[in-house]
Amino acid sequence: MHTPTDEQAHAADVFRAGHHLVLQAGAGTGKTSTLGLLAAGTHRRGRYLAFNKNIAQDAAGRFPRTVLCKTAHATAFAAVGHRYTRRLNSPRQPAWKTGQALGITRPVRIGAHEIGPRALSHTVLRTVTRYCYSADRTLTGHHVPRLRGLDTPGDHARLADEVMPFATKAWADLHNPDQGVVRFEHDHYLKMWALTAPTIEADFLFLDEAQDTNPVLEEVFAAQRDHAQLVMVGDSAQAIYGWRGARDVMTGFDATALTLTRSFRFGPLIAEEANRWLTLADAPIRLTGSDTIPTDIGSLDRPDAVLCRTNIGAMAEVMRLLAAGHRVALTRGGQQLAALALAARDLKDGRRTSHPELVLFASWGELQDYAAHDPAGRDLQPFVDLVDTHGPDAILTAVDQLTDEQHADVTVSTAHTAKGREWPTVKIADDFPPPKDTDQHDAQGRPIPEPVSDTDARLAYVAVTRARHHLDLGGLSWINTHPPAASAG
Ligand SMILES: Nc1ncnc2c1ncn2[C@@H]1O[C@H](COP(=O)(O)OP(=O)(O)OP(=O)(O)O)[C@@H](O)[C@H]1O
Repeated sequence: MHTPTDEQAHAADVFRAGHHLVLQAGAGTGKTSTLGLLAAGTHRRGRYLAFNKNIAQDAAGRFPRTVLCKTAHATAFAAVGHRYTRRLNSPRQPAWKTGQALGITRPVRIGAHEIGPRALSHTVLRTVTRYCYSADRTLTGHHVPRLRGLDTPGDHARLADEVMPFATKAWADLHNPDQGVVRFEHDHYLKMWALTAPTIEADFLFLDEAQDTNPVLEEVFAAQRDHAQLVMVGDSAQAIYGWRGARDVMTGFDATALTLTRSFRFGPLIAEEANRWLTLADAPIRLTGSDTIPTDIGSLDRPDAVLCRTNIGAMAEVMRLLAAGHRVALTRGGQQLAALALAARDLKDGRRTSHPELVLFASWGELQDYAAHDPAGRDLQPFVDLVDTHGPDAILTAVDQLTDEQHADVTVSTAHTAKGREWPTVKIADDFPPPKDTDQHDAQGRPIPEPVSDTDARLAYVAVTRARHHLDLGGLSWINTHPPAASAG
């Protein structure tokens, strides 16, 4: 173990004193090392709830034996999920088949739209999933997701009326351990476990990546506070799943708040870049870099990774890099995009698509119109542009040409998927737009832009802190001339 920083040593002291803790740990500040330090200072029994299985395994090798390292799902599996083993590995089947088995056989008409059995079936399954992520005790209409094209409250309420009987039936179906028609998934037993108000037997609990904890797990964790010392560790400024809007789990948690701000990932120049976004995100921490790590900011011709805001931006970047003759990897592969491209092909050929996002559109023209003119569809514009520029087939071909990360010259990733990752050199892609101009002007007559939103600032913070040695600000360079940043600097 390295000599702990003052902040790390302080965290260990406060932990020893028995307080519940919320530890705001910036990118690269040694979260796991610090939790290890906390655990090493006591003989009490602990539990580490990890974000995923790999992190749990890695942590198990780094913590003393007194700490049991598991994911929340593994904990729920041991308590409840194991009863459903027979159903867990059942084959995948299209949602419409599941819908049919639940009794969804006829289309329904809502406003100007006809919702077919496929769309209805998807919506029923997504309703159950959204309930499973929530801390709610009962499944109700507000778990029904919004459907693109059904954007008025009245239409949505009508949809909820149609969906709820089937969603209730689906949730009941999932409770049969032997057989059923709905595919049983891991989030289903996690919810069932949470509904039993479980006690996690331990003297202290560590919750990692706490900022992105969904409400169902948050509730279980917080409910242990009377018998266990609770430690949340994470980085509010990296909260990018938005389970509960702007306030993340950590900010609202009742505990002694401590920080880890010395980053061992990069030098001071990247820490400065990170701090610009932390300021804009109104985050509770600012980072200090390590002087011993050489770091540079400036343009890069051959970055190890290119980070994009959206999946569509990532695909545009992949196509540009492939055309330039590079071997390209896309984190999480290209399946999602291939599915969208197939949907685009169907629509262009005059067929409806079963893609859950686009089921309500009868033609490509209708989708183009929605993306161009409907405020709810604006986020689809880059996808429409991508298809209109390259055609669905070129996108499908590009997906086929992707290689894995080990064999690639460059890895393209969304900033979301890059969470927890780091590369020596990173370039930010062009799809991080600056805030729009307001109709006000400064003394020189230049338009004053809107402030940077919290969400955009957090995502930019995640993106710039993936670099260890060299960062090319690329599509985020507008920050250099954005007025509040200029005056803060
Ligand atoms: N006090 C310290 N002095 C020097 N290096 C440290 C110290 N604490 C942690 N580190 C180093 O920082 C790096 C990151 O630490 P660690 O693996 O604990 O972080 P993590 O859990 O991956 O999360 P994150 O990097 O996001 O903080 C490691 O290389 C670790 O050795």
